[in-house]
Amino acid sequence: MKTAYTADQIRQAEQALMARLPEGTLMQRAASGLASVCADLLGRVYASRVVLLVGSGDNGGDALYAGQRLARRGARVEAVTAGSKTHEAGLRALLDAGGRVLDPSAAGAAIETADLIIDGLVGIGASGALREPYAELAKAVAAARGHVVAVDVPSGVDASTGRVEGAAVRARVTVTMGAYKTGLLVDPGAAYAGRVELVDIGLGAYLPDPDVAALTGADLDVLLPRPRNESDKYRRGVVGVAAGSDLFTGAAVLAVGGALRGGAGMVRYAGRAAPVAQVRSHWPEAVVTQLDAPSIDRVGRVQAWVLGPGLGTDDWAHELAAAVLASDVPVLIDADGLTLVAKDRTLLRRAAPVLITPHAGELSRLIGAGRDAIEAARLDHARRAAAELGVTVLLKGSTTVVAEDSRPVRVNTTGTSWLATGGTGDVLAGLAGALLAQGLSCYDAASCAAYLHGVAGRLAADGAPLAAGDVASALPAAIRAVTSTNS
Ligand SMILES: NC(=O)C1=CN([C@@H]2O[C@H](COP(=O)(O)OP(=O)(O)OC[C@H]3O[C@@H](n4cnc5c(N)ncnc54)[C@H](O)[C@@H]3O)[C@@H](O)[C@H]2O)[C@@H](O)CC1
Ligand SMILES: Nc1ncnc2c1ncn2[C@@H]1O[C@H](COP(=O)(O)OP(=O)(O)O)[C@@H](O)[C@H]1O
Ligand SMILES: [K+]
Repeated sequence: MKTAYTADQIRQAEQALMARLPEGTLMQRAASGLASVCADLLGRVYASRVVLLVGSGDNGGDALYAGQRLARRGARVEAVTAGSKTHEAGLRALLDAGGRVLDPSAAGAAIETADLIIDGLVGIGASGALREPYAELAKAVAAARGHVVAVDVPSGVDASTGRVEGAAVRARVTVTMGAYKTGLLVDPGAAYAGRVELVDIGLGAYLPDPDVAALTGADLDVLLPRPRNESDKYRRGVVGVAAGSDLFTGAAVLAVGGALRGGAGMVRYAGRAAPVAQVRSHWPEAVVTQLDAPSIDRVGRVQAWVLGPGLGTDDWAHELAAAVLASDVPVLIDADGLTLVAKDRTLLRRAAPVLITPHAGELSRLIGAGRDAIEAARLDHARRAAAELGVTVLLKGSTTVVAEDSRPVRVNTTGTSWLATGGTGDVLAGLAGALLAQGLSCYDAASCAAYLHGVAGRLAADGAPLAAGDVASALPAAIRAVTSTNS
């Protein structure tokens, strides 16, 4: 599990650790790790041109001491001091090692042509949008031809949330000190951070419970259910899919496709005539019930339901949603199911668990917040929705996040923007529903599904456009990639 923390959490841990160490120790650890990543990027340090963007705080101090180390190895290091003050000892160290301070008027040209730029403008001490001259420098970095390395967090990215207001440095690599910051894992911040390298400065024992966590392949290997010798199709879990309508037959086909690849013992599909015909012809594996009335009485027992993709929002759909939600098993609500719930909150009054899987637009209807506000602060809104609605929330988008009251938000780091195409959400809903039916909690089912869906998206795209059906087809390969034993 990758864990990440807010700026306040990091600061408190740093203070506790610093109290036990000689002054300056942490900054030297940080600078040493930073210089070593920079040296690797440069390949040959000697005679390379390095520009340091130095703010007034300790983030600038890290950059100066890393500059000192590179200068000692023969790099030509120039510092742009942007703050009202500069870390004194760090600046002296740089100058003693042969580095120099650049006239601000020469900064733009130097940034453009340097082999490497180190962004030490602000780190966890930043507040609000970058002020001048920082903002101008961050913009100038966009023209850089060399490697851009951010110290701790890219300046302009809020370390605690990933929010970007105004100019921000777009880094190729972010070298982060002690622990991941939440803003490095959540878009838009994650997109600015590039590859994130963690430098161990000894903070581990001082860190509190994390703010957010990201599953790794090893976590999936532990969490994903496997069939055992005594398994049969019923014991492996049966998932019900209530999706599709005369207008949207494809959503039913894709949701059933995701469910069939998600490891349940059986998929039961229930719907109207048109989607029934499509599901039958695409998936002979599914057990299909054509519904003459909006009731699930004839469907047979399931351990979890997927409700909503392409279902429509008419009275019939509302009645079917009410019937599914009146069951005593976990229900995943997606797409039209969410529209129905937004109109009629009483549908959510149930004892068994609920997992909702909205994108920002669907969530905006549920909690009355603007779509843009949700995109800009995904964590806050997902947390708020989980608390207000009393459900588990998987908020889709460029960074998918899973929130449940009193748990760290799980952020998914495996996706690809190729997934931004119609129907991939239906596959995700089917997959997550299959994991629920196998007994995973909403929190684990949602985060495992997001992880596998992202990996499958990458495998299916491989640098080119994908269709949603390809994602379902790539799910077995995604599962194989994270599971060590496949008996
Ligand atoms: N505290 C520690 O023990 C360690 C800190 N380290 C480094 O120190 C950093 C934190 O240092 P600081 O607490 O000094 O804070 P920062 O260096 O992140 O920034 C604080 C300075 O930036 C200015 N500032 C804040 N917001 C601004 C904005 N929007 N526009 C322009 N200027 C702004 C403030 O006036 C202040 O002078 C970490 O990110 C990390 O890089 C590392 O050396 C590891 C050890
Ligand atoms: N920019 C992006 N980067 C990564 N994944 C994305 C991006 N945009 C969308 N996705 C993913 O693609 C899927 C789209 O689902 P959804 O919005 O429900 O579409 P649909 O209803 O057409 O299936 C989600 O899993 C979402 O997280
Ligand atoms: K920085």
